[in-house]
Amino acid sequence: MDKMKNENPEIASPVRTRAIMETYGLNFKKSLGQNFLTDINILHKIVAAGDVSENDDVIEVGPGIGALTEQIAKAAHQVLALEIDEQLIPVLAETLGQYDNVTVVLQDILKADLKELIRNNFDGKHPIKVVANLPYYITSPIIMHLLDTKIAFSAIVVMMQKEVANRLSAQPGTKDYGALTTRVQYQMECKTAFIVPRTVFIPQPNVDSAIVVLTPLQEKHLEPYSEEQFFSLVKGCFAHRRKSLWNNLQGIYGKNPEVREKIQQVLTDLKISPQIRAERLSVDEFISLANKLSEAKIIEK
Ligand SMILES: C[S@@+](CC[C@H](N)C(=O)[O-])C[C@H]1O[C@@H](n2cnc3c(N)ncnc32)[C@H](O)[C@@H]1O
Repeated sequence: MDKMKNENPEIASPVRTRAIMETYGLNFKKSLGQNFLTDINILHKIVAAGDVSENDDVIEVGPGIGALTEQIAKAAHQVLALEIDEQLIPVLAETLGQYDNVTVVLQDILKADLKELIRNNFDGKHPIKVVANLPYYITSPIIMHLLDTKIAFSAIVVMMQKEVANRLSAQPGTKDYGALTTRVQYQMECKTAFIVPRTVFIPQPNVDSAIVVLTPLQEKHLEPYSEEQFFSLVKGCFAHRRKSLWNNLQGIYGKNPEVREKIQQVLTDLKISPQIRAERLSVDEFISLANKLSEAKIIEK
């Protein structure tokens, strides 16, 4: 039975969002980050920010009741939407029933084998993009999960809390630049496209949001000998943000005089002052530092 026949065909509006939830007897689940977008103009802007066209296959994380999915479906070739909340599956079957290019799967994104899902749902002939209004409580883990797959996404267009967006797109030497920035910018170019006010969501969150667009690197970075060691060096160097690089390095590698001397030599060779803070180092400088520390056998190759 079509419970929502004769309604506004666009899912996104405050009235329709409430009506859909009421019809199905559902509450917005705070624990799953369910803040649904209700502004059609913002949805159009998200799809435009991703330059989504009929040439693209798109993965959406967390379709909710399908407001963003609908706009992606109108623009893209195929859409695969992963939703963790099983109560939303019958809702999506109805709200998106008219779009034959959409597949919804009940799936926790953090446990998803994306390569397998892509093989089973896409034809392999179209570039793949990720477009999503992310659940705030797991924004960073989701981005890490996407990057860890090493799938060559042609764009990742994601909405997140404005403060996290600032960290992702920060430049070296700024207060927002940190381990997360370095980790993400190591793999992708990162730009904040636009800010989204909290007023366009139901229920309204306590923070404003921003759309971040990640695209493949224009220029490749240096290659770390070991990604794991590079990431853990970065993490260690930002462990105490207000301390100098030198102090943080001692925190990681200890105060053994021989080791200290070797680290000092590595920093001199790289023309990096030990007194600066880690936030001044570019991604390539961190990679050089990790590689030199490895050559000096401070970290294992
Ligand atoms: C911020 S809402 C976005 C809903 C919809 N896309 C919109 O823009 O209105 C986040 C969605 O992600 C879903 N979600 C939360 N955790 C998830 C996970 N681990 N895997 C997949 N979906 C998840 C929530 O149930 C919710 O539908």
